[in-house]
Amino acid sequence: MKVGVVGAGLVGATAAYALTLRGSCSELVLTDLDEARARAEAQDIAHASPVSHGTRVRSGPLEDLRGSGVVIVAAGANQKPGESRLDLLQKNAAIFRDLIPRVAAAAPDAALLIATNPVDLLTDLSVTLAPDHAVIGSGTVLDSARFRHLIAAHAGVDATHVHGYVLGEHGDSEVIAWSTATVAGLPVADFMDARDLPWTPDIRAQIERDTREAAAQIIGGKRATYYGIGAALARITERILGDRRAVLTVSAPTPAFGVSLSVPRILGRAGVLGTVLPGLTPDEQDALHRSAEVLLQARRTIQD
Ligand SMILES: NC(=O)C1=CN([C@@H]2O[C@H](COP(=O)(O)OP(=O)(O)OC[C@H]3O[C@@H](n4cnc5c(N)ncnc54)[C@H](O)[C@@H]3O)[C@@H](O)[C@H]2O)C=CC1
Ligand SMILES: CC(=O)C(=O)O
Repeated sequence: MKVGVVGAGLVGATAAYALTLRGSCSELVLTDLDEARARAEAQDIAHASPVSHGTRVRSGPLEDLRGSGVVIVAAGANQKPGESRLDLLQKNAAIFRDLIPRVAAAAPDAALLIATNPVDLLTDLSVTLAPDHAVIGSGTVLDSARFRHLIAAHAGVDATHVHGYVLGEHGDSEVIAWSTATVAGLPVADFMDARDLPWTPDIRAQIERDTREAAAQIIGGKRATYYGIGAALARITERILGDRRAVLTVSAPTPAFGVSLSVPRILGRAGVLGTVLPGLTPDEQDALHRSAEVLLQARRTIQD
C-alpha cells in the first residue's frame, strides 16, 4: 500500500510522520517543488521507520507517485496571523490549476485527499481538474476532533468516547452541531447532569469559540497548525486504503448545497460511498445553508 504526499511542508511532513508511526502504509513518497526540503523531511521521517512499522519512506518527483492508493495534497500557502483560510483562495487555486492535472496523471489509481486551504473550494476545483479520480477534502474532520476534545475535557472522559460533528465550511462559517454531540450515548447536557458536572450557556459558548477559533489561536502562538491535521489526514488515508466504511466529516461535492462542504460521509476504497445528513435543529440547518452561501460566494471569485 503506497501513499504519496504532495507538498512536504509542515502539514505534509507531519501527515507522513503520522502515517509512518501508525504503520498506515508500506511505502510513502514525499514530493515538493522544494526538492531539498522533501528529501530532508523524507530522510528524517525514514529514521522513525526502523523503530515503528518499517515503512519505506523516500522523496521523489511527481512521477514517483505512480501506484499510490492515496495522494495527500498539502502544497501551497498557509495563513499568516490575521488571515482567513478564504484569503488563500486566489494563490492556492492558481497552484492547483497547474498541479492537480499533473498529480492525477502521475497517480491514475489514487484517491486525492486535499488538505490545502481553503480546503472546500480546492476540493471543488480538484474535482473538475481530476474528473476520473475520487477527490476528498479533509474538511471538518479536524474541527470535529477539536469539538470532541473540548467536550471531553469538560466531561472528564476519553475523547474517543465523545461524538459530535462540525459541519459546513472548514472555516469561519462552520456549524458546531450540538444536536449531534453525545457522551456515552447521552446528549452532552444529560451526561453532565448525570455526572453532576457544571454545564452552562457560557461553557457551551466557550467551547464553540475555542472550536471555531482554534486555528487562529494556534497560528497566533506558533505560526502554523500541523499535528492535529497530520493525524486527521493519516486517519482518513487509512480508512480509504483499508476500505473501512468509516463515517467522517470529509468535504466533497454536495448537490443539496451546490458546493463541496462537510457532512458525515461513509468512506471506502472508492472514496465517498454515501452521505448521511444528521437530523439538525432548524437553527443548525439555517447555519449550514449560510455556510454553503459563504463558499458559493467565494467560489464565484475564481470562476470566469
Ligand atoms: N485542511 C486543514 O484542516 C488544514 C490545512 N492546512 C493548509 O495546508 C497547506 C499547507 O500548510 P503548511 O504545510 O503549513 O505550509 P508550508 O509552507 O509549510 O508547506 C507548503 C509546501 O507546499 C510546497 N509547494 C508549493 N507549491 C507547490 C507545488 N506547485 N508543487 C509542490 N509543492 C508545492 C512548498 O514548497 C512547501 O514546502 C496550507 O494551505 C494550510 O492552510 C493547514 C492546517 C490544517
Ligand atoms: C489552518 C487550519 O485550517 C486549521 O488548523 O484548521
